[in-house]
Amino acid sequence: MQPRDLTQSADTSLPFALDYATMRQRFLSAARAAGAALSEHIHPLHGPDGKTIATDVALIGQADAPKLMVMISGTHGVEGAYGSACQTAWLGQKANWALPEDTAVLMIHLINPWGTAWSRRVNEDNVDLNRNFIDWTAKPPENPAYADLHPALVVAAWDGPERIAADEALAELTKAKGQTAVSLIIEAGQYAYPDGLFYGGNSPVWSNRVLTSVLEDFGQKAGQVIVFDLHTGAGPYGYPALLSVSPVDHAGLAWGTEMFGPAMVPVITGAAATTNTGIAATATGYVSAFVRAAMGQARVLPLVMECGTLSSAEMQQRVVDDNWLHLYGKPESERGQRIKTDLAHGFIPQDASWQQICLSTSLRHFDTALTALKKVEAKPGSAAVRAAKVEVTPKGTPAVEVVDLHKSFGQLEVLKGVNLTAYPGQVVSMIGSSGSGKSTMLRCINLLEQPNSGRVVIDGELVRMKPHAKGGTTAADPRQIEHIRARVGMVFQNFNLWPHMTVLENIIEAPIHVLKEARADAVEHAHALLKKVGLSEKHAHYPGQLSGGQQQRAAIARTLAMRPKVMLFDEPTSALDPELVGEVLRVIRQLAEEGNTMILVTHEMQFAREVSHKVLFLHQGRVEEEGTPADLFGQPKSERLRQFLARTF
Ligand SMILES: Nc1ncnc2c1ncn2[C@@H]1O[C@H](COP(=O)(O)OP(=O)(O)OP(=O)(O)O)[C@@H](O)[C@H]1O
Repeated sequence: MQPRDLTQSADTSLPFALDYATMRQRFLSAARAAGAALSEHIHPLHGPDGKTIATDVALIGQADAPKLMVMISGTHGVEGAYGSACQTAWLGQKANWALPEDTAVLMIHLINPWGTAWSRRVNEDNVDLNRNFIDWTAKPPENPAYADLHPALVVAAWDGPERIAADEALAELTKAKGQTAVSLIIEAGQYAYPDGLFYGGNSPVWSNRVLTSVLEDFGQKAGQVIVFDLHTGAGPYGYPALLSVSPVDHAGLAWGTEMFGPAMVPVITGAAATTNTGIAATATGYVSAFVRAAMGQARVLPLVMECGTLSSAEMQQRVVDDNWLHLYGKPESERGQRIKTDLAHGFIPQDASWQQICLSTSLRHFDTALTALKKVEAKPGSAAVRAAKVEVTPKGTPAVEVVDLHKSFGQLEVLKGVNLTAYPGQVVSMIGSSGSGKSTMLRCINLLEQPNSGRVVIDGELVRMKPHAKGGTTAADPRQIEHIRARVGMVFQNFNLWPHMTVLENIIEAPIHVLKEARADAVEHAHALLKKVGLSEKHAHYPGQLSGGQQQRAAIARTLAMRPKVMLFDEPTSALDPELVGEVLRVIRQLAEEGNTMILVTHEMQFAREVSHKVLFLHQGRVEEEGTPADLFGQPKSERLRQFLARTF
């Protein structure tokens, strides 16, 4: 298929409408005909015609269905015509209206309605929504290479000497680095130039907040989720690609491969990652990463449909011109109109065969996904327990059970009868002032400290204790301690890596010597874990050659190498410089999403609130208050907890 003249005016006989009002009207009537439950999120600003704009949400099926397929359109505003047409066409197929009781489809129509209505790739704040879903509790990522490009990309003059100089500077940089490298730098996103390209913003934008609230409303009950984010403008013309974008390997990816085979291309993003798919593997803040985090209770397969149009250099030019128009030009002028049309037709070619192939390929992928989703057997326990995250009472054998634990150091009674239960897949956080006994509690679970009395049960196995000659207790059977320690992984504040061993050697040491794994297997597993924590390239480094954040991620990989039943984290970020905290929290969040059982001692309150199923507030060696994050942080009962939260938040 050859690109047609994309600058001709919109053709109304084509399947994709280009104006916001038509897209919305078609979508709403298809959704009503399909019997969908509709809700709308009105945007605070108007469209160019002065009319209301909104993100519409349509649900077919039950809101609490254990299986959910989600389709999101218009992340990059101007591309919304494609996703909207796909959603409308899917709703128009009567065969889709009757879903099995355990399956639902959620359509999020034009998540960036301002960008769609005003034909801009960005939102009302010049923010690229697909760079805005970063962890805003951490410092935004830096993209220093963008600083060199910015003055050549954002120029007040359309022509004349200033523009010529900027164009020459850009040509020089492109010659020196190559077009691909320049595109990658730009598309990686940046958080420092609000008037620049691929700007990720400085906080969650309106569309981010809407998507968050929609997934809070509809995405918390499902255990099996497939999400399509529908894009155009990257990759080869007329070859709609199916990608799964993620910063880490995860269970959803294997599920996607099972479903689509080689038709689905996984893209693992990271600082130095590359891909030949046309999308930026170095970017952060993708919707795909967010949907997994937002529905951490579920196995989530995030999918991106990417319908290529023009070359990346041509698309870049059209985006640069549109940015100029927005900042310095007159949209109603002839030049302004041409820039707008070029941008719109760059993202939505006015070419019937391009539109048809994008639509039919997408509908086919929706069918494949829905068929696979319907087939999934909800395994008793897995989805149910994990989907429960907070509200359902977990069942089965607890991974950890601590009953009436007492511990003294000399005269100092540090734990005064503490209880804790963590079920498989649960994240339990312990918060409290310094000295309240949190670390001691963890150390007793891992048997690094011998409790004076009480019971510790790991995965149903009672740790046998006997009275110590000097008082207190000691382990009755040292072999049992070794066996239990192998099942309870601990991540320490100060990483505790062996300084004389490389990262890889640190990771394989215990699996080889304690678990008796074959070296080749241990090495293979170690590489997979290093990939998971984003340290593939550091395997041969010594700890002293790594930053604190990297050392802690290596320490997490080392703990995971033992395939622990439960992981204990003892203030894993408190020895880190603030800018390194985020990278470690992201890894821990990922582990939480993957259903690892974890007990976490942390001073990162916002993080504890987000990832935990249960939170314990310790005060002077007792559990003063215990409950869901919503209860503990939202409605603290005890005055001490209220004061503690007031001091720490
Ligand atoms: N090995 C030890 N010998 C003597 N006292 C100890 C020992 N370990 C801990 N303590 C004391 O026990 C009390 C509780 O310490 P712990 O480290 O469990 O508290 P924490 O809640 O984790 O505090 P932080 O948040 O500061 O780490 C403190 O008063 C501490 O000094």
